[in-house]
Amino acid sequence: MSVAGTGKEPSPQEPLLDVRGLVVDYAANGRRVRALDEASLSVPAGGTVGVVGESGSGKSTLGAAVGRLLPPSAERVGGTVRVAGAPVFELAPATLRRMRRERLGMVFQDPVASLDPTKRIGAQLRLVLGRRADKRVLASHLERVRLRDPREVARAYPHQLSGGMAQRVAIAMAMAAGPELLVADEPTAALDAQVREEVLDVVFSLAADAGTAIVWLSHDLAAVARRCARVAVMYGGRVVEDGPAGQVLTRPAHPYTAALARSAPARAGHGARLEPVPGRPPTLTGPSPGCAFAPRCAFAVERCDRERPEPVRVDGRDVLCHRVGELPFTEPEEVTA
Ligand SMILES: Nc1ncnc2c1ncn2[C@@H]1O[C@H](COP(=O)(O)OP(=O)(O)OP(=O)(O)O)[C@@H](O)[C@H]1O
Repeated sequence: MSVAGTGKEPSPQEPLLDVRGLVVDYAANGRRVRALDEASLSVPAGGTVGVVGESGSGKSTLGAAVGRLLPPSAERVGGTVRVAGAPVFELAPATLRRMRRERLGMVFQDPVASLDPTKRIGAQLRLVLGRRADKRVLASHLERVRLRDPREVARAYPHQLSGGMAQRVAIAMAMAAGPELLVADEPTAALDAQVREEVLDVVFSLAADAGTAIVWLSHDLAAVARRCARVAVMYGGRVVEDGPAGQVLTRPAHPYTAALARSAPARAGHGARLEPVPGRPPTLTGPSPGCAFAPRCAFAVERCDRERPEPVRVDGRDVLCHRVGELPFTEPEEVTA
């Protein structure tokens, strides 16, 4: 969609993934939590988009909504999700299953949880590839994720694999059917640094070879910006800045992105919680009346508390900030290391 003031026409080509104004609530213990508060994201075929934000910003909810895999306590209150033009929340069950099987791959932080503990890896892979996949075909899929001894891995049960191996298996399964879109929800968060880089190499090179688009959900802005062409920054259930990765990282336009860039995890130390700015992210119970970041924002003015910002296009990005363009952010240091 063209954004006010830019005069740019929408691309005639339909995006592969188009999330618009998505609103999702969870109902827990008689309380409502608004996890997505009109989140929008669009991903072209073959594109790589990193979605970053603090814990609770809505990344996992957005990722799950792409496959209509929200838990029963979640309710889509509004908005749409389209994959290759198909409205995911309107599809009949059989069409939805086919869409997931043929177009979508998903990987999660805990690979063992996504594998069946009672079945050997080869048998699980065969469920994706079809019963006719012989040992050689199974091994070739496991080789593609750079697993050594693929035949032995095919004979193993999930609990016999290390975390890094299990994650490679989960990736092999997610990529086996040649999906058009891979949604990866922090799949490397539990891995040590070296294994993490190896797994990232595997995913991004497999996806590039297959023309698979990636939506990579992560806390780590700098790591995501190194791998993805575009970065979408989430806060309070909305995408607050969305643009080319290098620009978003080095010349953030939203005050929250600037804070996130300054607090690269490399500085926080392993396992540390990121605390980009004083205060905590909001837990919304309904629509945010203004900008959800305003209470923590050093640049907030009165308007920010009462008026919801709409996307403004600046410098190649879409930014949700009333003061965009006025704010002089210096280049964050050390984040590209
Ligand atoms: N099953 C659930 N029941 C109730 N509230 C939930 C549930 N899952 C998520 N939420 C709430 O929805 C909001 C968004 O959570 P979500 O997990 O999507 O964010 P996230 O950015 O992925 O966080 P994390 O990085 O910690 O996974 C948070 O306020 C969270 O507490």
